[in-house]
Amino acid sequence: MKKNIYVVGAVLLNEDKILAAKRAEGRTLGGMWEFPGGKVEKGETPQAALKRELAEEFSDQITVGPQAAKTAVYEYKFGIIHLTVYYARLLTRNFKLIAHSRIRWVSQTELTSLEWAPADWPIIWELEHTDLKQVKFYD
Ligand SMILES: Nc1nc2c([nH]c(=O)n2[C@H]2C[C@H](O)[C@@H](COP(=O)(O)OP(=O)(O)OP(=O)(O)O)O2)c(=O)[nH]1
Repeated sequence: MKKNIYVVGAVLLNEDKILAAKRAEGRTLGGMWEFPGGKVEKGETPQAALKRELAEEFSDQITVGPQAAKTAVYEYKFGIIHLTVYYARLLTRNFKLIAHSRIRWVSQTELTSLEWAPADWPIIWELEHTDLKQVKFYD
């Protein structure tokens, strides 16, 4: 049986743009675009996991908002990924990349032109049709 892997990703917003991050070559799914984030650790809330991952990956602090799309489930050779993404805003902008080769702010219409990790596609299609102006942050 393949293992279930629970992953959180940040849909970072800057006005009407979304941040895409390119996984560094040599990593699992190297060269593909994703939402920054990673695996949820035991005993951690998704929000805490997201804040920890952004601090580790970018050296940045974020505010986490509501879930941005339905959880996507995708079976890779190495396991079954359950990917849940949350809207988030950057409180700092250090972008000290360690796990990514580059980042890009993309408009909703540009989203589908990137080569996203396979698990991300249902989320991308949902985000493409979401009114980002309606997204509310409560803290
Ligand atoms: N952060 C993130 N991970 C994603 C996305 N889409 C997707 O398939 N993944 C996969 C890639 C990884 O297998 C896993 C996230 O784990 P991780 O980012 O902590 O990866 P990692 O480098 O620790 O993984 P590994 O190389 O040790 O296997 O989820 C996404 O949009 N964001």
